[in-house]
Amino acid sequence: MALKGLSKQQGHGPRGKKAVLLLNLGTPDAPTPKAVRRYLAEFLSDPRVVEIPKLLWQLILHGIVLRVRPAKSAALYQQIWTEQGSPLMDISLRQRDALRALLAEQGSEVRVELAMRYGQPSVSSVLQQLHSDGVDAITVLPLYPQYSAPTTGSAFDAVAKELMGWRYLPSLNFINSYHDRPEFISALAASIRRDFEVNGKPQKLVLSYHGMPERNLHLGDPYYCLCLKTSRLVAEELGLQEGEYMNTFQSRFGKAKWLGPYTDATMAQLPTEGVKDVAVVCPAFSADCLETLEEIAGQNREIFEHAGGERFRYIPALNDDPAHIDMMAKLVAPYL
Ligand SMILES: C=CC1=C(C)c2cc3[nH]c(cc4nc(cc5[nH]c(cc1n2)c(C)c5CCC(=O)O)C(CCC(=O)O)=C4C)c(C)c3C=C
Ligand SMILES: [Fe+2]
Ligand SMILES: [Fe+2]
Repeated sequence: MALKGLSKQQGHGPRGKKAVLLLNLGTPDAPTPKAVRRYLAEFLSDPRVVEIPKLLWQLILHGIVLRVRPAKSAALYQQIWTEQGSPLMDISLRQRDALRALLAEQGSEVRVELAMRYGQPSVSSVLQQLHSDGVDAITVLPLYPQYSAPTTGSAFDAVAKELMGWRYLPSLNFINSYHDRPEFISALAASIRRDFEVNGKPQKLVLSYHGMPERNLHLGDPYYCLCLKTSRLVAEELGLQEGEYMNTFQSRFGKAKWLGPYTDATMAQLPTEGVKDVAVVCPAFSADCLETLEEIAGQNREIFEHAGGERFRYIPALNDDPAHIDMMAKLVAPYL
């Protein structure tokens, strides 16, 4: 059997160049039902993302989900779309450019590329390009601070799936989590502190993480525990006492029980308990996206205010904050 995806160059063996591959989730090409459908079809067909028997899920996915959700999601994407396109893509490209510039400034000759797990630029196209350019040592940095199987695990699958057919394999490093790395915690704490300096300390800081079915936790996924650890370390660095902050989980999908407490239910509840001034930060997102800009800064703000909340502010993701880019450089430094 012929090996898959072999270009002529793949026979040439080592040529000593190194690369860093930043990986994120991906986003639709356009805020239209058609483009969102294409994106969701790829995303939601990933067995790491939806863990129910394949045949049953394919029936539900194609019979219901992909008929209804693309139009609804496209309307939400339209609310956050800018002249630069999807915020997740725009910010990811800026992160790549900033890391390139920083590593070059530090005297490193390493290549820095961006790939997306779903959609473009695909993991396989970027890996093939690196190979044909003579790169034979790759450090993969999935931009998910807390390891989870649906995100980090799936990013690894995409890399492994492409490399499976290669005759000559590059050296590989894979950074699986950075939820408790001091550089990550201090970048996050500094961005929260900046908000507190401008807007005052809120009654409560809500750390809202992307959710996951609770079942995954019981099956051994460490994500929930890693999220709580990030929060504890950030709270320690900010000197917050218990009661001054809390963890919630957002972006539920489907009818199963997900990790809780749910962010939206919490936003409806807090004002009834006398908490009328909150700041929300989303430490599972390395870049702002639909789930932060529309769901948190949009929907959850409305829920909070509707329930009697008076001050709501969303603290942006670390995006291309220099401390964030510096953290990335430190994470990959041992491998360059
Ligand atoms: C269906 C199950 C899902 C799991 C499990 C899940 C986990 C998970 N996701 C992120 C980060 C992001 N998710 C984003 C969007 C998004 N997520 C799901 C579903 C699951 N995510 C869907 C269906 C969507 C698409 C949007 C929609 O139709 O509602 C995004 C934003 C993408 C964008 O284009 O802006 C990010 C980022 C994490 C960290 C995570 C961890 C458990
Ligand atoms: Fe998600
Ligand atoms: Fe959402």
